[in-house]
Amino acid sequence: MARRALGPATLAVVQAVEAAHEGEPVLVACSGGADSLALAVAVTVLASRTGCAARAVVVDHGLQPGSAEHSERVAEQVRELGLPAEVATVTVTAGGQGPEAAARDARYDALAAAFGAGERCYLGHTLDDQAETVLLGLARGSGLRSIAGMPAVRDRFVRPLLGLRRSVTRQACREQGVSWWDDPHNDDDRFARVRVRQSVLPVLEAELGPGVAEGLARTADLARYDADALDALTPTGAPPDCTVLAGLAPAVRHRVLRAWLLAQGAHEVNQRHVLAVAALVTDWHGQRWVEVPGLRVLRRAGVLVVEPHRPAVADR
Ligand SMILES: Nc1ncnc2c1ncn2[C@@H]1O[C@H](COP(=O)(O)OP(=O)(O)OP(=O)(O)O)[C@@H](O)[C@H]1O
Repeated sequence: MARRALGPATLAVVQAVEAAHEGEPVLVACSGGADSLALAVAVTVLASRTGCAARAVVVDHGLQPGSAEHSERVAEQVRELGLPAEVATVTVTAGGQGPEAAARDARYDALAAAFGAGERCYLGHTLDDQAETVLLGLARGSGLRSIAGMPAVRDRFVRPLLGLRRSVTRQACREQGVSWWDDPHNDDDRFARVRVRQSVLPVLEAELGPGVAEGLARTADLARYDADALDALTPTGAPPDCTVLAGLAPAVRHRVLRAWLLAQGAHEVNQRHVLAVAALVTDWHGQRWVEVPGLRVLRRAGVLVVEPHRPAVADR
């Protein structure tokens, strides 16, 4: 497609992509939404300016009728922008997790399987996605790591647009005459994220003034620094001795207990489980046991021990 002159929003997206690029070949993960299409536009500009190799992949989760045709249309749209594009079809198998999480896992597996030599995969998450993630993590009460949101780089995955508002990617698409697809899930208010996007964040911005989303995104960065530091301070393989555990700072004790519970075979450990087990250490008054999925945790002679635990059918 003959490229239009770059308007201010497109330029902002191009600058963000150029700042993230380290000279590597780029694989754009494109859903057909405004964010990843604006990303694809910016990567074509990057490729023409630097000569780096670039291509795109569209993942077909196969969850809706017509998803194959939809994915092929998105791939064709990306080709028209000037990037080679292919569709990767995945089979989503829901395990113990919900369908959204299963689709996300299958998508990241497919993207990782698509990597060519030296490639990094660029994802279109924006500052708005980050702000929503922080609010959801805060409300869940699941600790610093969930407030820490998404890192800009993890392994070979890169999120160049984390510093840009979603309104900028939409404006960039308009500037370039690119029409995007709005995933109906993004308007389905049965999802907490959609309610945060449509109701909570706009109210916060109206009541607290501009800069709320940016503040939430900055909170994610600061929380991530702290969470990384605390993880690094956490001893591994610490004994479940209650005197030793009681001597640790709570933030470190909780991390030790979480890692220990997982090593003992717990199926899932959330902060409520960790706090209940921590009470066996710091608030001991002869409790019988604490149940964590797959385990019972007991305190015996000042030491934590586990027993395998499958709830009776009536308890499930
Ligand atoms: N089906 C898919 N195929 C390829 N990449 C995807 C797909 N779904 C999501 N992604 C990648 O993950 C990012 C975030 O996903 P999310 O579900 O928040 O996006 P979206 O709202 O569907 O689309 P967009 O972020 O492009 O507006 C996307 O920007 C894109 O890079």
